[in-house]
Amino acid sequence: MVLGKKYTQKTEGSIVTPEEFKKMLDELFLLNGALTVGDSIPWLNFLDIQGYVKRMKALGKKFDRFMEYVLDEHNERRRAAGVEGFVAKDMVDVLLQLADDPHLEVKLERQGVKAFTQDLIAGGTESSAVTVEWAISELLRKPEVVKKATEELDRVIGRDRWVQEKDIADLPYIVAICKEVMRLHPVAPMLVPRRCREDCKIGEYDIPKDARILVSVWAIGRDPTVWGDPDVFRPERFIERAIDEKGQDFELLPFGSGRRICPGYTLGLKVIQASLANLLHGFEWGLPEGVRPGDLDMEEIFGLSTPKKIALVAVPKPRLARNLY
Ligand code: HEM
Repeated sequence: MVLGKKYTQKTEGSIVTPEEFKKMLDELFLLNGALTVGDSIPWLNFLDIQGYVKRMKALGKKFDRFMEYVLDEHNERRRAAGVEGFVAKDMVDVLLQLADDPHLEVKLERQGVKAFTQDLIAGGTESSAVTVEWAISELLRKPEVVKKATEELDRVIGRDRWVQEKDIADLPYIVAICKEVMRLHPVAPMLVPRRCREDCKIGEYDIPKDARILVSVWAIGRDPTVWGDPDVFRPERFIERAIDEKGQDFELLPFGSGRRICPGYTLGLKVIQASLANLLHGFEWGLPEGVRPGDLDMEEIFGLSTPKKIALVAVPKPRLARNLY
């Protein structure tokens, strides 16, 4: 949607391979969420004791090389088609057209197009992938939840087709599983930092103007004063109580809230719900031989996002008619 085609190819001469690109995204998330000594003791900033600034600069160069290539290619297509004949095909096309508009109140220059594009790729890929990986990991430890989910899928969808986006409204248990995964494994555990605009008091705390605020939705999701049995994976809690995940109910804020809420939340939710529903509908999931559900590593890497520390290895077995694969 953003770039219009796949730029990460395994072939030689490709600007970046899928593996390299995944590594770049992992590094981006790790560095964005890293706690640096200089954040707490600003005069130590220049020393870059942990080496994060150096790593950021190196990563910035890699992303810039990629973005330059993408923008050049898009501009070339625009030039070849001519101003009249050109039809925008993807988000980069639209952004480049906007960057050429001299009447915009806030100018969007090449640098802005690159930043916007990088933001959308980073925000739109890792988030959904991490959530679905956590979902399958949790479900491998909860066969009774998988049984209920597949009963729902068999009843509503049947075994002769895949789940479509429009089916999600009829799959309340799948929706509840997604909420339960996002409660325990919010993609951005501390959301995006905010700055306090005026002195205020929250609970017993005095928050001074300009203080940097981190909202730990990770801690809220596991708070025993808010949730019964907070450490237990139990999607039924969302069937028993209607709780919204789109910024309205403050006990569940996987997409944040307010004017800086995730702008991609409708797309993100659809991707998670539809891919999880199809992964459960189309496959019976198991662990590699010799691995028991209790052995599954559930440790997180705590950064801007919280991926699994050790990637999940799971074994799928088809459940639907052969001709559907
Ligand atoms: C499961 C999917 C997703 C989750 C859980 C998620 C979560 C979040 C969260 C928690 C924030 C910070 C909000 C805040 O601090 O209040 C955020 C910001 C953002 N997200 Fe998402 N997101 C997802 C999917 C997407 C998608 C698909 C896109 C783009 C296509 C996207 C683009 C962004 C951008 C650009 C921001 C920064 C917005 C700003 O700072 O104003 N996200 N996301």
